[in-house]
Amino acid sequence: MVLRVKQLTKKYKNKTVLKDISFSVNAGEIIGLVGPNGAGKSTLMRSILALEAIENGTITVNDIANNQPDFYKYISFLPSDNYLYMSLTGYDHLSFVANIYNLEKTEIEETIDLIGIRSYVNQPIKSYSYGMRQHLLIALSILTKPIIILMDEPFNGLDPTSIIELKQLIRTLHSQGISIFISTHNLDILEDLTQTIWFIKDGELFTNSPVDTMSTSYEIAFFYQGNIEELMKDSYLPFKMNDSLLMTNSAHSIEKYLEWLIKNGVQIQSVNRSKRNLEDAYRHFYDV
Ligand SMILES: Nc1ncnc2c1ncn2[C@@H]1O[C@H](COP(=O)(O)OP(=O)(O)OP(=O)(O)O)[C@@H](O)[C@H]1O
Repeated sequence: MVLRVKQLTKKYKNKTVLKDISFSVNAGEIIGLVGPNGAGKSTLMRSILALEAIENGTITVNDIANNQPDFYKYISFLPSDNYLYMSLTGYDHLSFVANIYNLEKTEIEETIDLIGIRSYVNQPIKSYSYGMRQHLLIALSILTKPIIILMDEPFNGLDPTSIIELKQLIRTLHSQGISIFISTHNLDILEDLTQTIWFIKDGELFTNSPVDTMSTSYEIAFFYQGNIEELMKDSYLPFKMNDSLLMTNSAHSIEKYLEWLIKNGVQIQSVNRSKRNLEDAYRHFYDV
C-alpha cells in the first residue's frame, strides 16, 4: 500500500466538498480521477498534501502521516498552476529543490536525462514553451525519488506533441514502479494511460466505477463477403455493429470472438479496445 486515505472530510464553510472518502493506491498503479468542474478533484489532491485544512481524516504514504516531513519525500505533486520563476533557469529550480532535500549533483543530472530536458535546462523559464515547463515541473517532482506522484490536470494547455511526450513520460515513470494519481478532463488520454478510473460526484469517490467493465470491450475491423450479422448470431456471442465495426461485449473474452470469426473465414484487419466506453460511462454516471 503506497497511499492510504481514511475517512477524509473537507468543508468550505457550510459546503461539504469531500464526504468521508477512503481509498488506497497500490505500488505501480496509474489511477485516473474524473469528475466535472467543481467536483472536488483539486481539493482532494490538496487535502492529501495538507495544503488544505480538513475536518476529518488520516492520510499516509508508506505509513507516514502527512504532518511528518518524511511524507513529502515519498509523494510529490504536479499542480495545475505553474509556480516557476521566470528569470531563473530550469537548473536553478532543480538545485533549489536538491538543496532542500540534501541531494547530490548526480541526482540532478540523472533526472535531467530521464526527463530529457538537457538541451534547455540552462535557459531561463521565460524562454520555455508550456510543454517544456511541464517537463521541468515533472523533473522537479521526481527529483526526490517519490513513490507516488499526484498530477492535477497535467495535460491542460499542451499541444499534441507535448501530450504525446507527457504520456510517454508517465509510462516511463510507471515502468520504474512509481504510482501515479492523475486528474484530467481528457477522457481519451486517460483511457490510453490506464484502466483504473475513479469518478468523483457530490463529494463522494467511486472507486468501483461503472468503467470497470470497459477494458474488455473491443472494436474489430474486418473484411467478410457474407453477412456478418447472420454469422455472429450463430456464434451466440453478444455483439453490436458500429460504423461497420464489430463491437464485442465485455462479458466475453476477445479470443472467443476472434476464434469464431477466423474459423469462418473472416479476415481481421484490426482489433482495438473501444474508446467510447469511458465517455459512455461518464455520460451515464453524470447523466450528461
Ligand atoms: N478556497 C475555496 N473556498 C471556497 N470554496 C472552494 C475553494 N476551493 C474550491 N472550492 C469549492 O470546492 C468545490 C470543489 O472544487 P475543486 O477545485 O476541488 O473542483 P475540481 O473538481 O478540481 O474542479 P475543476 O475541474 O474545475 O478544476 C467547488 O464547489 C469549489 O467552488
